[in-house]
Amino acid sequence: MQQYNAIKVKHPDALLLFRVGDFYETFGEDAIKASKILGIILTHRNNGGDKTELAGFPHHSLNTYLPKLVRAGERVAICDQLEDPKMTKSIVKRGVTELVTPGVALNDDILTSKSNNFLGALHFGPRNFGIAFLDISTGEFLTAEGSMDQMDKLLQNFSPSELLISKSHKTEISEKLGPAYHTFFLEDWIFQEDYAHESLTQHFKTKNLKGFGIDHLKNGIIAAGAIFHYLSETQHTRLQHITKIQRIAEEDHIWMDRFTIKNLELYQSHNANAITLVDVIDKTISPMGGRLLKRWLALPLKNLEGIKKRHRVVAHLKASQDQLEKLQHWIKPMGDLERLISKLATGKINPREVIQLKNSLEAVVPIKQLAQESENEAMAQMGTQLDACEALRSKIKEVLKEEAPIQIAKGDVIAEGYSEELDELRALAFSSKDYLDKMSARETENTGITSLKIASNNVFGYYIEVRNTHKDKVPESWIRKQTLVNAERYITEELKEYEAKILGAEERILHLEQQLFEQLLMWMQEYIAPVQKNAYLIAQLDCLGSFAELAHQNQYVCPEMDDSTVLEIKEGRHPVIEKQLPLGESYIANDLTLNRDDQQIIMVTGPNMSGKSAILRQTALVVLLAQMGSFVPASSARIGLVDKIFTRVGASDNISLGESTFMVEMNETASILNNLSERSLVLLDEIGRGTSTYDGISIAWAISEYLHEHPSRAKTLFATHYHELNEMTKTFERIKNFNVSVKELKNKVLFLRKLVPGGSEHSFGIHVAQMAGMPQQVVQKASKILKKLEKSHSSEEISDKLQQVGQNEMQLSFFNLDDPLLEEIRDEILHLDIDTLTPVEALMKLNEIKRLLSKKKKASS
Ligand SMILES: Nc1ncnc2c1ncn2[C@@H]1O[C@H](COP(=O)(O)OP(=O)(O)OP(=O)(O)O)[C@@H](O)[C@H]1O
Repeated sequence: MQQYNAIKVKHPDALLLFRVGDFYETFGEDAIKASKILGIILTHRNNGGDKTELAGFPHHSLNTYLPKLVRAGERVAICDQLEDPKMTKSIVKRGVTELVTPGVALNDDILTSKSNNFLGALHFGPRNFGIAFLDISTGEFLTAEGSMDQMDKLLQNFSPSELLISKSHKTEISEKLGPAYHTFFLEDWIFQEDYAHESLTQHFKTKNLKGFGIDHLKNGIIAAGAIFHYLSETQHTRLQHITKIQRIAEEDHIWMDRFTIKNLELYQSHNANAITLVDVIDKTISPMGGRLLKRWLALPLKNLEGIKKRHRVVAHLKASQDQLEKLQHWIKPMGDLERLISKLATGKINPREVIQLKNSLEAVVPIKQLAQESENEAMAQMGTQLDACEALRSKIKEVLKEEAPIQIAKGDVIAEGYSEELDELRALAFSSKDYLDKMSARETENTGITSLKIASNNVFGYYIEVRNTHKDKVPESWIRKQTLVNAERYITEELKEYEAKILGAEERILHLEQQLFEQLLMWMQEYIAPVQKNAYLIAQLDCLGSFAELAHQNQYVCPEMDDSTVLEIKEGRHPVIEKQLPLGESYIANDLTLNRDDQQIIMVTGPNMSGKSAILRQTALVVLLAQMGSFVPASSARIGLVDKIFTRVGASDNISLGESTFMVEMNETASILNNLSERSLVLLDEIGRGTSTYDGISIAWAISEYLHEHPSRAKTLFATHYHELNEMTKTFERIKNFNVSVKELKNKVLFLRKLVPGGSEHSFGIHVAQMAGMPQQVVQKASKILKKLEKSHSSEEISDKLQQVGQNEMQLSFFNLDDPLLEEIRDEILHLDIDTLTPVEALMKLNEIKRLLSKKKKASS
């Protein structure tokens, strides 16, 4: 326990797995946690009078239990026995050999093949923030700098499994980010430029970081440095596969903030079982392709040529199905090239995986040929860049046996003919059967013992076994070793000598195989960079093939891209909803046009459940798919490059952050209005519904007016239940009304789901309540109240008022102006001539207004 305590003190934040003989044990608090997470039994033991909790599992089950602990967010320190217990008389030396944390994992059981596992670090700079992400299992290392909003968005995109932050920002970060990430706090001194710069240049063996284009990102470098520090703290020092650090060039990609990523349900949905966009569009067949597709979705392009280049490859592959099939045929069995090569770098690769790496590289040969011969220029270029790593493959073939086992200790790893010494030793070991057969025949003849058997076991080594019936025939020179019920076992001088020779050979074989395997791994290190490049090229081909497959299966078309600001979608569909409709129902496609000239803002009205949100989202998804390089679910689409997509959904629940839902809604909308650009696409879904009707209408109206008047003239879709907003089109020329049509039958509403010009009259909310099984009593009462309300407050009245305000542009709380006193005050102020007013006169005026107000107050009380 003394030894345990001394080690535990060094790793207070980690759950310590302490190797004791054949078990990994946990003690105290760790044991309580481990037993809960792993469902293993918690016991106690008396430790010098103190009761200590204890829970453990057999060492060979580490691969089963470790992932469970890490997935539960634990950092796990593995403490092993560092010497053979047989060789020491005192207590066995022990030490932590690896610290596995959620963000630093290489174990296949912890990782998900089609997702990256990023470790993130966030640095709070004096003016802005720096961020870095590393996936140690693939070697990808990225950094960026910017505002908290940008950091927030990147965190949402890369969703790191663990986030490093300096201790002094502990409270700040939980306020800013909420409980969404596993955070780990490092000492403040680690976040320093000099230290970071030195760690990075030392690792990359460069003088500075200019070559990576990140030299000017001081805060980003500090964050990256913190990641390197953490790696050494967690005993991860073999990092040759981290060959570069890349800047996340945000200006090259569509800007989507985290609300948009969430609202569009790109990779996550608020409902864990719901299908997301990535579930529908991901047809990749390799792990690295799957990971790249997610990256492309997070960072859609803004560069016209880049987008068109991807579209051209997709069109080519879609048109030549046989090429696509061949490509898929070769990529499929490839395995995870990127993670295999990382395992080589970190020293975790096993013989079977080296063979797998070789086989994967063999598949590069036909892919290279196919791509090179392609008529598509981009594909041909990728083909030229692919490196079939001829020398590497033939070396592996020469050194390893094709059926090499996973564990080197099992032997039979190195191929015959590679090492003369090994071949000789093997000959000796394998000839043993022959030799023993001969010896057995000879002894039978000499002694006349017919049931004589020569064999070996782990405890007694080689022996001759004689059944009791022949016991009296045993020569005197034989030495008895073991007595069984029906037989005796003996050893002879000759057998003893033979045993020494054989055992020596077997030990030597094992040692030699290990040595040769390690030499091979050393030799292979040079190929890390070329294999990584191959992995990236294959991932790209896989993604583009996936787009072609998607387009083929779902009738997607190639969008026409240009640098106009027009958006014209014909018969557009929602890629996810169309896949989820009940059998027999088909998705109703819709046309939609937005531009900056005459149709900048569309007010989409329509009853509940009619499909307003679907239209909004499908528009964003079509743009997003197009700009990530995919074809789109429509019959045709013309898309002028979009640089920002904003979506806001009214009164979305955000209770977990402890903010009022309406406050969140307003916050989110404010950030849109402050970041508009000419190429922005804005989708507002029932903004304003989180407050009283009058407040809501007023806010929705003011927001729409702002968008209309803003010089950016950002294209906007506004779904709303406030029919009053339909009046806006009279005053604002670029606002147009559309509604999602329904057909009213006797007692039923039929959803036609067609977007047609014009406003709509009713919401049919009560109808939806009825569909939902609300008691008849409630439905009838609601209908009565609705009729009354409609009589007393016609929506025209409200919109008339709104328009007046639009012209007057004086105050916001115009509804209170029904009060004659307030009207009087307003007129007084309007008639003031401030240019000629003296300060004393102004004060007197103010006093007069005050007097009027207090008179009113008295009267009302
Ligand atoms: N074009 C369409 N074709 C077929 N089904 C559709 C279509 N659009 C929407 N739907 C179906 O109707 C459901 C409701 O659509 P949606 O959420 O867009 O309605 P909404 O008008 O925004 O409703 P609410 O006003 O109540 O929020 C969707 O979940 C989908 O199943």
